Amino acid sequence: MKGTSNNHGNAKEAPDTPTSGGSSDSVWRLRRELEQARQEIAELKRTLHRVQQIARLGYWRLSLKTSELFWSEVIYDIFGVDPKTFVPSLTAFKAMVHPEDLESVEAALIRAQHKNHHDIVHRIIRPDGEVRWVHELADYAPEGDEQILIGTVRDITEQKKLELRLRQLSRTDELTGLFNRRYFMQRLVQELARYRRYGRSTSVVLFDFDHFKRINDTHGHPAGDQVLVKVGKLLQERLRTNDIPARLGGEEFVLLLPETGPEEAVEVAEKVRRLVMEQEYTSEEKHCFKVTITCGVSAFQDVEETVEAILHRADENLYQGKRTGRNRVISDGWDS
Ligand SMILES: Nc1nc2c(ncn2[C@@H]2O[C@H](COP(=O)(O)OP(=O)(O)OP(=O)(O)O)[C@@H](O)[C@H]2O)c(=O)[nH]1
Repeated sequence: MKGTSNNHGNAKEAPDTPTSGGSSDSVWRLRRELEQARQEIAELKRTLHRVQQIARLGYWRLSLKTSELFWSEVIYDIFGVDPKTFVPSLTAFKAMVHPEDLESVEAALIRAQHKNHHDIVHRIIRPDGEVRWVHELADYAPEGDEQILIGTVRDITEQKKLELRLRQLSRTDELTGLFNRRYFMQRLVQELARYRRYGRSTSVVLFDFDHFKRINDTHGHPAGDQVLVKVGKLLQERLRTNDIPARLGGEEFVLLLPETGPEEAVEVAEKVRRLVMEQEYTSEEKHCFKVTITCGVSAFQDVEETVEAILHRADENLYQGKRTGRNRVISDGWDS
């Protein structure tokens, strides 16, 4: 037989060099296949890693029995930790979950054992202090007596920021930055439901500028706009944080005051009326001028209350304030 010499054990021979002969051939073929398989795996790993980087998506494997946690490279990147020094574990992961989201993350992990599925959006705080949003999706996969969760984590921070921005825009009045009519109406409905259930006092202060047409005519429309902007700022700065100031449209504003009875609401309206009156406004020609407002106050009265009725009463009171001289606060029985 030609070429029967067997080079097995020859250290100088390249691993891919074919040798002749039955068993040598198959060994060589096996080696070649093994090498090809290694290359394919390496290629797949590179592709998987690249795809995960592009999608900002990592994968993980958690043993619920031992709390052992495996992270793919991208997760270290998302969490802002160094794979050389950071050791992933359930405890280390939980320490990075935003404290406000920890309870729901823990509940979701417990639920996953019953539902076989884990799906949660939450925030993490990276060691550099940056808050990021992640979406975790996992399946519960029992392996013998091991309880395993295999899942993915996707960085959705940019999407979440956009979502929050859109939500903010959809509820904000463009000129003043206050809440808009739509958001105010939504909150009024919610507060009414809360009032019906828990009987918590809630009031509404509706106000409108006095002779605003004259302000526009005298000082120009931009100066009128500046008044609205300045008053919007005053409301944002000087009201309590859970009060809800909104611009209903034009020069009509409203305050939704949770946990506030009618007498206290009149005090709030008085405070706003004084603040607006004491403020100086400047036209484009640098002329200083003052403005006043008239307020109509109403409060939730009974379980039969409706949003239309409370707004109607506030509007009636405001109208009465205009009729009786402006620059005043009128409420259902507590006038000033
Ligand atoms: N600059 C400015 N003016 C506005 C805006 N929205 C409404 N106005 C003006 O506000 C004025 C409101 O006029 P009226 O409804 O007659 O009320 P008023 O002049 O304030 O008089 P009273 O409410 O009776 O005291 C109109 O001239 C509107 O053009 C706005 O966004 N910017």
